[in-house]
Amino acid sequence: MLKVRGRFGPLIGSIDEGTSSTRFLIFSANTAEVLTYHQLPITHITPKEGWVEQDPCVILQSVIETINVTCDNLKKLDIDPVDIVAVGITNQRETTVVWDSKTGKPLYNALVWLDMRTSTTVDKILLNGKRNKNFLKPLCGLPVSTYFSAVKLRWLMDNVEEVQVAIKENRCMFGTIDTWLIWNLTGGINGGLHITDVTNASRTMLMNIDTLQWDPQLCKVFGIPINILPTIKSSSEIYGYLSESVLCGVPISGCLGDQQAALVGQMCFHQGQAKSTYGTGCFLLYNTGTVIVQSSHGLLTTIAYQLGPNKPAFYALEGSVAVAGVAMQWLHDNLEILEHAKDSGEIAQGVDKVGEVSFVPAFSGLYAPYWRKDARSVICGLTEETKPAHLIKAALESVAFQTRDILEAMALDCGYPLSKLLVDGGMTANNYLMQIQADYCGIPVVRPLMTETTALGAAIAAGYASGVEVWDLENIQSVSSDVFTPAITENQRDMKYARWKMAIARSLDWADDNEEEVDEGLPAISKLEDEVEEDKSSVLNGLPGGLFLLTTFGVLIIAQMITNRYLPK
Ligand SMILES: Nc1ncnc2c1ncn2[C@@H]1O[C@H](COP(=O)(O)OP(=O)(O)O)[C@@H](O)[C@H]1O
Ligand SMILES: O=P(O)(O)OC[C@H](O)CO
Repeated sequence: MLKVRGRFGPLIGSIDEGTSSTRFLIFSANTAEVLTYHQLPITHITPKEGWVEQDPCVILQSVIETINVTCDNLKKLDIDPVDIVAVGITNQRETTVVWDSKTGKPLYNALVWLDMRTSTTVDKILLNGKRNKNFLKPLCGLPVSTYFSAVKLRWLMDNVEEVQVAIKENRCMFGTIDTWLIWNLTGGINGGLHITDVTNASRTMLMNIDTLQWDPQLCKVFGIPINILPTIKSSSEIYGYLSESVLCGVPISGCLGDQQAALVGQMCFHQGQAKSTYGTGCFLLYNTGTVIVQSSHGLLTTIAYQLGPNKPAFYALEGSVAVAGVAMQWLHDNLEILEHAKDSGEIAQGVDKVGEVSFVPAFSGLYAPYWRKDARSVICGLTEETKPAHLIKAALESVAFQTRDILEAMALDCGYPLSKLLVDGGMTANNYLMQIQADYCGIPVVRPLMTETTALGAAIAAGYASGVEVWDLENIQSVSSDVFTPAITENQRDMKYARWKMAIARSLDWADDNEEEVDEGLPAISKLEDEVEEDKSSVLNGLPGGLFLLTTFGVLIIAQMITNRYLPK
């Protein structure tokens, strides 16, 4: 075990690369408090409607800069950065990067998880509706959607000549943001590690959630060469050592997708515990222990964490909401009716009842539990009394209602409702949102005083692998919290939720997929349709259509039985 250093004990650094910003935070292992941090915003590049990109080099530079500035801040506090014994990484998931292993240069901008350009790729994989969108769920836990990395990678292979050539010449590397960062921070073209962790890998659609390995069957469906994929590691082990920034030589020993990191940071180590993180999007994860539970109500099955190479993987059911904080950004950037996101609560609180609207922010279609890429945003109930403040209020309400949608699905899958909701993330600073969340869901909302739980989760994983004794998981204590309790009647709650459901119904069937732009660029490397046709002879898909569906339903029913059998009532 590491001996206690300095007055704060060993320190752990945590890189938190979110969709909206990059942060580097320093935690004291003794107290789990944040000693200092630095944050830089990350720009979204939107070349076309529905396209969302980021520059991987900007992301990397922001990480290095936040590390360097944070270490300078530490020195100003009279703390020696030499006390940093380990670094953890947590990141926006699914966002897809391809780069050249010889030059280290990205072959294209990162395709951000919110990006919708792969709509036609999804249609091709689903044979224009002939396949059920859940046909790969038994293998990877995910529906076929624009959200996940495999379709984004497929689009890059079909449309970017540099990617095609690099694959042919065996110098193309694929990774999610964790992989891109670790490869660069551990040496890049001079021997950087090409790795990912199980939680990030479980968001690609290419990893088998049972074996925790890349699945040849899944790779075949998407036509993805397995040799461009990183090696899958656990979420907590010494992967390698930093060769960049002022922290050269410090081990990187923790890595988790940001939503899974928040689950760890909220200390949800037991089956039946759940948390919801409100950042750019909003993600509710429910720990199902070491049991794989397949949802029958639109939730994902994902890896929650694996805290060591020889430790068991824990699983989670996840409800993913694409638009949460990004709606605030839209009100600010596009409509120019909200100066600062932090003002939204106060504005909503003071709004007149007359002129109220419902707003479904389906900018990227709707994710869980609907999975409708044809949905688009709607504002319902506009009158001449409606003012900008009504829309700001409705945007906050949409986050609370989308979370209720997830809780409803979760209760159906698990057989019982959650008794409280643990929350974290940038948006939870908004007391108004937290109160309406409690009101609209009818359960207490519990917000830790230290809301940097995502970064804390990565720090816990890193400290655990580096032998920081005080972060032995058995000893870890939950942090103190604020609690928001429901303050409206059940009748009021149900009436409001019924309105929301009416608005949801109006948002569906809007984008006509046939009218969507066909992918531009170069012809496909290989014809996906042929591969999928050929694929029908495989173990998973070699059944006649009806039998295939029956098999899928059979698996779901068995999963439901397992759920009922193993999850606590
Ligand atoms: N007080 C607030 N009220 C409403 N939204 C907020 C507030 N503070 C931050 N946000 C929103 O939360 C998001 C940032 O949260 P954060 O957890 O840092 O996101 P990410 O991890 O996705 O980068 C932004 O979209 C911002 O608009
Ligand atoms: O940037 P966040 O915190 O909204 O997280 C993004 C998710 O990881 C996308 O799956």
